[in-house]
Amino acid sequence: MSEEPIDPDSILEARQIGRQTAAGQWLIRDISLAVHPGDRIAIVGPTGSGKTLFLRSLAMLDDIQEGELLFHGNPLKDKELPEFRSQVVYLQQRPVLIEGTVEDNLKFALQFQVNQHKSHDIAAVISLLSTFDRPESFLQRQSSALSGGEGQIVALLRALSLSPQILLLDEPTSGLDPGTTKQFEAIILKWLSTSDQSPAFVWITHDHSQADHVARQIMTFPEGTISPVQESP
Ligand SMILES: Nc1ncnc2c1ncn2[C@@H]1O[C@H](COP(=O)(O)OP(=O)(O)OP(=O)(O)O)[C@@H](O)[C@H]1O
Repeated sequence: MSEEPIDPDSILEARQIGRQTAAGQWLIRDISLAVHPGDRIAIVGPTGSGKTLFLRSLAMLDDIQEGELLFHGNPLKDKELPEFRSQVVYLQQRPVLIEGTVEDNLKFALQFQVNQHKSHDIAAVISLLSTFDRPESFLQRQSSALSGGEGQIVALLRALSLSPQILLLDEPTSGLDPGTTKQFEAIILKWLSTSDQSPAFVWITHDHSQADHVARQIMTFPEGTISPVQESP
């Protein structure tokens, strides 16, 4: 276990995380990150350097073989997992939408008990649609009729409808054209500036200019070193 003091201000703290194969080979090791309210962290690094493995560990989607994860300073108990999942939301590269309309998708997660107190936030999410240049009638479009880019944006809005404290993004714009990529970035930046709970994101990207544009800190793999983004003059 790490001898570093626990960061009392972090929402989520990964301490010396290690992941290995079934044969015992280390894929990532000794990677640490503390995510605080308002943090904007980009993860960059070569293909195969372990970025996704680490992000999935942060999301508690996979077991870790070394290290620990703390949520508000404490290890997570099994019974706290539903609350964790509503506060720390992972958006995968190609998310799956449910059958039905865009609005059905936006409301989908809110039906679960752990999220029921969040229902009022749907209005805020719908207002983000304007950033996407779509009229309100877009809410009635069938998910099966959406383009790949539209589907990705709906998946983002669905994630935001949970008002997460932390959004974990795994190369969310890798399949999008430049225009839709800009809209995706604008939605996230607007969400950060309009939310009253100081949310944070951790965003894997291969695009260094995107990292500089959206983030304030850059984590570079495979070492997992963290540096501030230089403010442009
Ligand atoms: N379950 C697993 N068993 C064995 N090896 C794995 C497993 N999962 C991932 N790997 C390997 O671990 C390495 C890191 O994978 P990871 O997907 O985290 O890379 P990445 O940095 O996200 O790459 P990319 O930028 O291409 O998405 C890769 O070599 C991958 O093949």
